[in-house]
Amino acid sequence: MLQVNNISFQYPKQEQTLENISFTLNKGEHLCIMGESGCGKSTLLKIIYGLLDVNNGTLFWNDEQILGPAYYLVPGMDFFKYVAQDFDLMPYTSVSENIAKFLSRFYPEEAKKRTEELLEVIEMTEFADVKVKNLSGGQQQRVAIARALAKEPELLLLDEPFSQIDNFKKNSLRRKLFRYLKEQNIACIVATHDGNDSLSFADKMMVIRNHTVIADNTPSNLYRNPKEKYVAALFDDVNEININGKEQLLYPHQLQISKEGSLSVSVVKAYFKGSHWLIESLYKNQSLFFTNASSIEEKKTVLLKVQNCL
Ligand SMILES: Nc1ncnc2c1ncn2[C@@H]1O[C@H](COP(=O)(O)OP(=O)(O)OP(=O)(O)O)[C@@H](O)[C@H]1O
Repeated sequence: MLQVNNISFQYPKQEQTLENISFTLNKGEHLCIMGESGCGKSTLLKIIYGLLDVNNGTLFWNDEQILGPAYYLVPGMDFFKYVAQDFDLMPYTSVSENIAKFLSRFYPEEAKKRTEELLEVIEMTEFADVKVKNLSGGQQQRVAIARALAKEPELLLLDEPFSQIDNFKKNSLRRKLFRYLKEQNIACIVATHDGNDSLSFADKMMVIRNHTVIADNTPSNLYRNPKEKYVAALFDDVNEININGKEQLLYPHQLQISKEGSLSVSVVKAYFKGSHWLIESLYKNQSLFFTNASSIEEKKTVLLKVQNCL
């Protein structure tokens, strides 16, 4: 189990980056860390991996304390793997060799089988013999993930793991990778901007703002009951409107056209989203977004009703 106890961290000559962060993570559990750019997600991953020394607090993996470069000549915990935003691959060797580098040379048959299994997880079997320098950014990102998995870490730390991967591949890769981690009981912490990384796959989610954790729950609870706009906005567009004197956070699909609606809005623009249209409208000089099955002409006035359909 990972235990993070009240840690604080500050880069030299910078303002506080992280303050009083505490959480636990069990074996095989999957946590998403979310928050705006610069809030400290990558810094937290680096601290957990042992690349930075905290100013206060302690971290443990089971009974072993996680310590940084002030204590270890070669920082980084052996039983963790960390995939940073720069992938640090060997450009002039093949995809297979990059993955197999961390596997034992004494058992070549096993290493070959394991490399093939991981190539399958990242959907790169046909690129096995291609030199890494000839791969796209997204392909290199996938190789970096496979390489981190080669030696079956107990905890995998992923920093924006799908940032360079196109939507077409992203969804199937997410499903394969997170299923594999669950099957192997490998704990995982993902730093991400993308609500889709957490909603369908994470057991827990932690939101960082202004150096500290402002929300910590399951992704579905945070989605259904966001305490502030910052949290809801990690998942989708969100409207903040005053209805009957009460401020409410509503996702666009919670507002629907209805003759009995009490919110009279004027349509500004319709955006095609494939399965539906996202309609931008004006309500008392405030932008309101709602969804509709079809497009609506600009300047048309319609009535909206709040649907409790989360
Ligand atoms: N090596 C460093 N030296 C000094 N300040 C740093 C260093 N690395 C990061 N910072 C600062 O610490 C803060 C947190 O950075 P960090 O990279 O952890 O954020 P992040 O949430 O991961 O951002 P992003 O989502 O853009 O990757 C930022 O203000 C950043 O400028």
